[in-house]
Amino acid sequence: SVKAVMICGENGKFSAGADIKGFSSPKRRGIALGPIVSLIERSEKPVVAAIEGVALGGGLEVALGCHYRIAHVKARMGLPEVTIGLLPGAEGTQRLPRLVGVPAALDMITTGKVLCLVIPPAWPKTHEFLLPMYLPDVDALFCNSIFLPPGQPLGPRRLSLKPVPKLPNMEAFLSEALVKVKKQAHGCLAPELCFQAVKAATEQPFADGVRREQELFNVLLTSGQAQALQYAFFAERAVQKWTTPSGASWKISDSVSLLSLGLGTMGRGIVTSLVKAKIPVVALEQDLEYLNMGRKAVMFLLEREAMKMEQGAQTLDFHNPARLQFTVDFDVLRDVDLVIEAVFENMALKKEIFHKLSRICKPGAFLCTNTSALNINEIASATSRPQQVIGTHFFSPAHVMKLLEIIYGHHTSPTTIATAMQLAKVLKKVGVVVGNCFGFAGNRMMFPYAQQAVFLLEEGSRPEAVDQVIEDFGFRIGPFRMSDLAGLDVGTPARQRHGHRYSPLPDLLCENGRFGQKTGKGWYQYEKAGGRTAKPDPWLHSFLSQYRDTHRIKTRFIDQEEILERCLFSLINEGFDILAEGIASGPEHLDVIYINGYGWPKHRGGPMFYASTVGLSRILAKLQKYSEAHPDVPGLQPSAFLKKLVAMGNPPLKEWMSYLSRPNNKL
Ligand SMILES: CCCCCCCC/C=C\C=C\CC(=O)SCCNC(=O)CCNC(=O)[C@H](O)C(C)(C)COP(=O)(O)OP(=O)(O)OC[C@H]1O[C@@H](n2cnc3c(N)ncnc32)[C@H](O)[C@@H]1OP(=O)(O)O
Repeated sequence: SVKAVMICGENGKFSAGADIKGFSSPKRRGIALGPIVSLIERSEKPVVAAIEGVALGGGLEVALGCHYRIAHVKARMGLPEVTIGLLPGAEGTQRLPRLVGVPAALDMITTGKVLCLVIPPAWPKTHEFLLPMYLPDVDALFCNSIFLPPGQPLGPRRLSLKPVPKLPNMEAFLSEALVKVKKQAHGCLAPELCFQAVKAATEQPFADGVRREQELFNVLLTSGQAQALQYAFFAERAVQKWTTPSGASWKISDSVSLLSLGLGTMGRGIVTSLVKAKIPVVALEQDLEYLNMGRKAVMFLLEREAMKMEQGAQTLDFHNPARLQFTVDFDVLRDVDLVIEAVFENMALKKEIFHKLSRICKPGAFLCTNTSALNINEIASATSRPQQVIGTHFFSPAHVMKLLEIIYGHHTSPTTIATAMQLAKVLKKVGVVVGNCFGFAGNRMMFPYAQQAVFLLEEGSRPEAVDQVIEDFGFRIGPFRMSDLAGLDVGTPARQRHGHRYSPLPDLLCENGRFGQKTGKGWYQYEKAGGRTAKPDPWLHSFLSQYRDTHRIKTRFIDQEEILERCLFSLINEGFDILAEGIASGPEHLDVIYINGYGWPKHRGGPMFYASTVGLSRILAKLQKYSEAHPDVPGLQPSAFLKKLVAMGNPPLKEWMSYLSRPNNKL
């Protein structure tokens, strides 16, 4: 008597797919979703997927097995398996190309992008996938009347029986697509295997394509990359839940007003991200000329952001003074709830400003400083409310980069920390709370890495060799290309002395007018000042040879292994010190910082996760070897905490913090 079956989700969501935690569970072994999807598709009774909220991964694959799909206008659909190191292994790589064509399917499956419905006015209301409707109206009656005209055979509704739509130039299209996929993957395996699975759909009958999909899925399921990406997925969510022992909280509501002080590069990005998050913001500058320059730049950024968004300009509403206001009048400070200061990295200037803020702002207002290294306690000491002062380290470009490093000082209150965490959340950033020290967590780990990169040049390597090794590892950009991009005159940590080995190379390059991309020359040469295409520079190579001769440094060949280990292991080593000092609450925090702020390849899980996969004993042995060869480089001397963990038998990462004798945070 059943006429039709409808599959829907609960609580406004169709399905987020498989339980990612369950992939490694022994209980899951042998359970496959593909045959169930096939079974649904073979049903003699029509099956309708009623999609609301999200339909992701295995959830969407179930929908693809149904004979009809209807979706709420606000539904979001995607096959994000690639982002957790997998491919859609429930026949999705074979059904989706049959439904939406190869180019669209490849794009969805190899990037994992989640699509919102875009309904072109000209599309017929009953088009596959794109039927806007109000879900509570979906009932048996609706299914019967809309989808099931009497006598309609189900055969044509079964995607597995459809051919993959042909392209006139399929072969050429696929080879171009593969080049693009590989270029964007930066060494991550899943996008390429996703590609191979979709390619199989274009070459083989459905059943053979499914077998190929399974083979490729099994390769990924057991890969270290999938484990790293799944670790990163949960680590990102866990660090954002970090709370102070008191569990304080604070809400940023629509009525809260924020002020951003300083409209340089960072201030412009910060204002843009506040407007994007629809938080009312006042942008304050010290003088009219800077204000006008800043306003122009912010408006340009916002116009660009709005163009990227559907109905962007109307939604952002940035011409509305209630949403965004520019001023040089410090009196506006009296009414704001939270200030983000983003002036130059200069302690005297910051202290002067914080003294002023403390005098003018209302007693409850929170004072945030955007700094990448300066001492939060010292800045707070210029105010009469150090408990409301906190560091908010944005990453450039601030309206794009996902990380917000949140730094508490001696006196910062739990409510202030909770407020900064809430700020990160409304800005759709990943907020990670760390303690106060020079460079905080992220930059402090970067110092030894950058230092090693320069020392390697002194000893015989070249910028392009070092960059290549780091980029092959999966970073988007190596240390020298990065230095040229940022400018050699911008805070290069390798120049600290403290009686230890020090390389003057970056300074010498600056003395030669080589500031990086902006001057068309740095560690590389560029086509022009401001150019972006880095080319190895013979001038630099002969400069390095002369430098080695002058300082009687014997040039030697440095292999890829040494380059990688000295750069990365010194960074990881610093991470262990940071954990031991209670600057970060756990290794996951450092990993999330590195993935979201420093371009660490996500498929390697972050530096501390990577260390756990390499093996702590190996890292220790290598650091011992390199520090014996370079006793004047403190960054290579193994951290006491690393030694302790090795002595304890190399425990798993989630147990590391239990081996610390002191509390793991300073609150
Ligand atoms: C009818 C379907 C049957 C499926 C049967 C499966 C049998 C196995 C066979 C097939 C295998 C299929 C492959 C897959 O499906 S792989 C999974 C693909 N899905 C995803 O990758 C989705 C990942 N999740 C997200 O993108 C987001 O979490 C989202 C669902 C969009 C929700 O975002 P948001 O609202 O911002 O909330 P959070 O991200 O903070 O998530 C809230 C909590 O939910 C946890 N979560 C989310 N998704 C999963 C998941 N797929 N598995 C396990 N846990 C998940 C997340 O960790 C948060 O948890 P907590 O609050 O504890 O931090």
